[in-house]
Amino acid sequence: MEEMNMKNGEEEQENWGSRAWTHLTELRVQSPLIQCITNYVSMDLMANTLLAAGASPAMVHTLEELSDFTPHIHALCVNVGTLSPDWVPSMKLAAQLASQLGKPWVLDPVAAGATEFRIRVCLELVGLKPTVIRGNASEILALSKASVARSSKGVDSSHESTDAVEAAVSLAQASGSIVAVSGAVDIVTDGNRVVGAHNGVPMLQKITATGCAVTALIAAFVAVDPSHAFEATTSALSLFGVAAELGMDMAKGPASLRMHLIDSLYALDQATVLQRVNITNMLTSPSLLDLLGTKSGILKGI
Ligand SMILES: Nc1ncnc2c1ncn2[C@@H]1O[C@H](COP(=O)(O)OP(=O)(O)O)[C@@H](O)[C@H]1O
Ligand SMILES: Cc1ncsc1CCOP(=O)(O)O
Ligand SMILES: [Mg+2]
Repeated sequence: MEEMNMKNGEEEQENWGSRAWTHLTELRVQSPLIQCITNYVSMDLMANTLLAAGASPAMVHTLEELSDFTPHIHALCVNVGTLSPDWVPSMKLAAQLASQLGKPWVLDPVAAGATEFRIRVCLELVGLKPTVIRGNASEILALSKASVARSSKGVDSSHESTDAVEAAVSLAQASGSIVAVSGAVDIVTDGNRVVGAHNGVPMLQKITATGCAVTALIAAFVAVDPSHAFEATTSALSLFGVAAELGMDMAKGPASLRMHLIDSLYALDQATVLQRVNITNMLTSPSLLDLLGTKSGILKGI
């Protein structure tokens, strides 16, 4: 029995690895156009991450340009990191246009629980049905409770991703979005399935905007496989982590990791991807899913 479980585990790893490689290959071939409405801190790293992976980034956020520009994109990334009221109409219109045009869009609810204004705007954006929501554990907990957090550390998390599994499942069930919680283990759920991507290095937390960058990468992966957003999200998180692991072998600290991360993402090859992707099922028990399901009324208002 134990042997059979091990064999199933190995096969599962192989499947995730080859799926991630297929996603990356498609991304390099298709080079999808990714519109990013994002914070000032993240613009450079986000654009360079997308370019290194093979996508084509465009930081276009002015309301006046959206009706011309958004119809041509392959996916949209909305990030509230340096939020101000004058950006909100653009975020909402771009999300609405993307949805109407059948294009995936991804929300990064940066520091969602830090202020009343942020949580309100984030919940309104969740109401516009993002394909994927990716946040750190504190952000996903705040969104799922729909309230500001007493122990907010701003853009950084004060929780482990594993503390937010139930919140993520709840949020996914209430919103209809795929929900990803980043951390030492990146958790991805569609409200029924829960998987964990175990790649990455702790020093990613010492580089600003790595969370923002991986959210944009998710948008690019979902752009090339929109009918499998759960799998594409998991591939993106895992491969960003693999690139960080490779980069860490050459880095002396956060600044050189940033550089080697981008180089490693650009150079990823099939053998490395198949060998390094580490994704496992987090929840396989139907009764546990049922239990989580009964608590999913928290976000009914969305
Ligand atoms: N302890 C850790 N070990 C490995 N990778 C991590 C760790 N913490 C965060 N990461 C990775 O860093 C990236 C950014 O995640 P995170 O720091 O949670 O987001 P944010 O910057 O939005 O708070 C993700 O790719 C995540 O997998
Ligand atoms: C420091 C900072 N302040 C506002 S947005 C931002 C960047 C946050 O990036 P990340 O969420 O990826 O750490
Ligand atoms: Mg973040």
